[in-house]
Amino acid sequence: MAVLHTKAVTVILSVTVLLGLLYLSQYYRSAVETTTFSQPGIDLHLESPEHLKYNQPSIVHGRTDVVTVTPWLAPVVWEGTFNPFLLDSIYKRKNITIAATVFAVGKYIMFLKDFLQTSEEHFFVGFRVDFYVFTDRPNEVPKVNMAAGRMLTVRSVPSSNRWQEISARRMEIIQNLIEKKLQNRADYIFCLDVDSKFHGRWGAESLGGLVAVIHPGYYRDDRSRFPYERSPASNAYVAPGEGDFYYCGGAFGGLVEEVHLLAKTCRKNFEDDAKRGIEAAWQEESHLNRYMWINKPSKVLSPEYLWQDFKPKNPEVQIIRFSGVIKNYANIRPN
Ligand SMILES: CC(=O)N[C@H]1[C@@H](OP(=O)(O)OP(=O)(O)OC[C@H]2O[C@@H](n3ccc(=O)[nH]c3=O)[C@H](O)[C@@H]2O)O[C@H](CO)[C@H](O)[C@@H]1O
Ligand SMILES: [Mn+2]
Repeated sequence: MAVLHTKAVTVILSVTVLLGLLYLSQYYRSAVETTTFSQPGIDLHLESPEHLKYNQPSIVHGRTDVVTVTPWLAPVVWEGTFNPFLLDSIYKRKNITIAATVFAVGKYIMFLKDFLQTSEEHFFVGFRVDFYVFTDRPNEVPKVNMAAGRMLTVRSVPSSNRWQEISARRMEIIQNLIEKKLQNRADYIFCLDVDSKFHGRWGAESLGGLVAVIHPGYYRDDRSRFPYERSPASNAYVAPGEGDFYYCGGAFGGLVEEVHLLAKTCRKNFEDDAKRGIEAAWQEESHLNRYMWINKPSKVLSPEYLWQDFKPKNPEVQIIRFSGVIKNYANIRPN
């Protein structure tokens, strides 16, 4: 009887200890997960300096030629919908750091100088900005004078003989950058194509949880014409009659935490496809579009934020802020 009793006590004790350990490990894991990203809630509280003078806002006058809110009530950022001075005044107080990634692999290194130089003039001027340049030609990274508070880090990445691979691998590298370097070092991140230049302000109005840019090539089209991945076998599949907008692979961003989840998910889906011999129509852009359809962006940037130089300006586009340069694909791509 006493032996049985001792055994029962031992079993109960062991189970309790085990459950305790399990609880502690879960607690520790969630504690690690929730403390890895800096300034939680940074995006929610918008504190303005007292006595700031600016134009009175209106809810009856404003732009009528474009839609400025999505059906899930995310703002669509167009010129004339925001006050840059007010936004800067609010966001300057937050002491935020914005990271930006740009890839310049192989001959694409030739675009880096203009990209960086124009970013000094237009991209988050007056804010702390950390650029991360990924290249296989670190010696050819141009010297660009950067304002105080802005820095550039160069990281080596392998080349590839397929441009599709270079473009798509960005998700994996962005995921790793966030995990190994950016947690607690940056609040927001933008991931940008290098074959582009800034021509106008790109600032605090673009900040948000998950930020997508509407592709300039399709925004007036019916969604049946969007170049989504149309094969149900791919993880990037979007069925006809589904999807919201067609977003750019060449510019996206948001809170570091949100972009981490996006990059991790797109990378996994891309790699799962690859294992089955599938490559989505527009590589990581297709996976990004699928992701953004399910995980709605909390801020949507109009095509002002990624135009294409070869495209004539449409009347609703009052300013071009960032635009892809005209390039000769045969000359610069490895395949
Ligand atoms: C404006 C826009 O949304 N562009 C997207 C579009 O075509 P794009 O024609 O704009 O793609 P792209 O040739 O510019 O390649 C995307 C980016 O990958 C990098 N790169 C590419 C090739 C190379 O040899 N070296 C190199 O560094 C570079 O940063 C470049 O900007 O579709 C691609 C899908 O694959 C990407 O989603 C692009 O972001
Ligand atoms: Mn591009």
